[in-house]
Amino acid sequence: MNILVIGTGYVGATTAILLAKLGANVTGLDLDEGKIKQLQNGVLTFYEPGLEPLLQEQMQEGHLTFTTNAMAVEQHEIIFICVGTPSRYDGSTDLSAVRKVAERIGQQMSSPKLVVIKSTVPPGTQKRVKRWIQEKQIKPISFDVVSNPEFLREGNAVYDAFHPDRIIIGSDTEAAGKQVHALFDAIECPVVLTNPQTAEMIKYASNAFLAAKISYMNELARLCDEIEVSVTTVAEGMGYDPRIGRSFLQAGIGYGGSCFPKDVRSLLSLGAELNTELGILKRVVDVNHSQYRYLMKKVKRKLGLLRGKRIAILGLSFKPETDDLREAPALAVISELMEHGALLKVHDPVAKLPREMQFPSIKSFPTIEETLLGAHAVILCTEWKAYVEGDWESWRPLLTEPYVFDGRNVLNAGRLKSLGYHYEGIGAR
Ligand SMILES: NC(=O)C1=CN([C@@H]2O[C@H](COP(=O)(O)OP(=O)(O)OC[C@H]3O[C@@H](n4cnc5c(N)ncnc54)[C@H](O)[C@@H]3O)[C@@H](O)[C@H]2O)C=CC1
Ligand SMILES: O=C(O)[C@H]1O[C@H](OP(=O)(O)OP(=O)(O)OC[C@H]2O[C@@H](n3ccc(=O)[nH]c3=O)[C@H](O)[C@@H]2O)[C@H](O)[C@@H](O)[C@@H]1O
Repeated sequence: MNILVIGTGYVGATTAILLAKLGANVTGLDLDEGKIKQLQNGVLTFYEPGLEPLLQEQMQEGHLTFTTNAMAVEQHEIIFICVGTPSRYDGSTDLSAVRKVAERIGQQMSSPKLVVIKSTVPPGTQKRVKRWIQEKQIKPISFDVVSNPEFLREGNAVYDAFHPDRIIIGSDTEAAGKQVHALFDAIECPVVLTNPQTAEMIKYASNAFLAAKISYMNELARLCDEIEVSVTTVAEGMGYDPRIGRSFLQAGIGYGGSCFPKDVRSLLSLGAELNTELGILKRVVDVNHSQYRYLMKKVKRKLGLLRGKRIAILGLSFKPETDDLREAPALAVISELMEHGALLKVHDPVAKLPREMQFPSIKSFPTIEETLLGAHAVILCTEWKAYVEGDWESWRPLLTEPYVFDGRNVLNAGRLKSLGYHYEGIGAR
């Protein structure tokens, strides 16, 4: 089975490696030459624990190659679309990369194809992809377009790829649905076979629900602060109820990343387009936008004027175990602190400060100790293990002032207080 995976970012690279491991001959195609060169050398273009050895293994075994040659469409029966689907300025989804790929498939098609959309695309997109392919065909050749949304989490991509909670397949025809199902035969998990529009909706509904869970807890965390209750204990107590579940109840400075923010915006945009009020989701976004500001208020209340204050930022990435900075709350915190004239010292185990944030008033340090040295306050933005399990006792004398603001509610408040820190979380105590 020859499979072409178009787009070799987080999802494309992981999908290509998974399909190769499951026994297919896979080619990864991307228009980014630098990315492809790196992949051809067996090196991932992003940080993802455990993925690179699998990449190298599959390349060595001859199951996986990479190319920038768009003519590759011709030589593959199955084509996965894994290109980006970012937000447009109005929150709707920019499908231009998907469209380009679809049109290219149409132009190059000389034999029947099965096209699988893995990118997250708004309900109704499968129909449009079919049309875009058809419009560019030189002569009519039969093809199918199946929706097969991806649910992996960055930082857990290997586990999630091989042990998904479910596989969703949205197809117009039973045969094409079965063909996609067969590709994942070796994976044991529930499979939902449905129509494409439903499959597309399942993806958005899932991400938006998880985002809603987080915003719900974040809003409650503010109330918990007022009534001097620990939102972490509240979440623990709630989580024992299987109807609620334990996951995604962690309050903090809000969700970020390349998906929750854009996918919630996309769903809201679809609702607006169809005159359907999605009031809960609007509030989910509002809470998320104001959540880092809520932490900033605490910082200002304690430190007073921020001008000239040295503030240590622990963590840049939108969550641990990734170097992804897309919509990372840490960047919003940094921007606000800079506006107030603070001097920033930042650390992240893997993520690098983006070029547009490289100013003289903000410095990156290779070690946590150097970052903390002389700081008037510490703000933890990402719960990397190195911070959660850090040696806060030996770090205490490094600080000029002992203020710790825990944007992820992951530090042991009692212990920090006993070490002489002033600790504030978000509804945590
Ligand atoms: N990052 C994640 O954890 C998840 C992402 N998704 C969805 O998967 C899709 C891809 O996301 P990521 O992998 O994060 O994006 P990404 O930005 O890391 O990768 C997209 C890749 O597509 C390439 N590309 C763009 N246009 C192309 C074209 N015409 N031909 C060939 N290559 C092209 C880009 O150069 C880039 O390498 C998005 O729709 C996203 O919402 C779904 C689940 C998880
Ligand atoms: O569509 C996508 O791209 C993916 O989006 C999320 O995965 P990801 O963005 O990698 O990361 P999550 O672990 O879901 O975390 C997202 C954000 O929520 C925050 N979060 C998460 C959980 C929680 O309890 N509280 C909380 O603030 C995290 O810090 C992070 O900023 C989903 O979990 C995946 O299932 C989905 O495939």
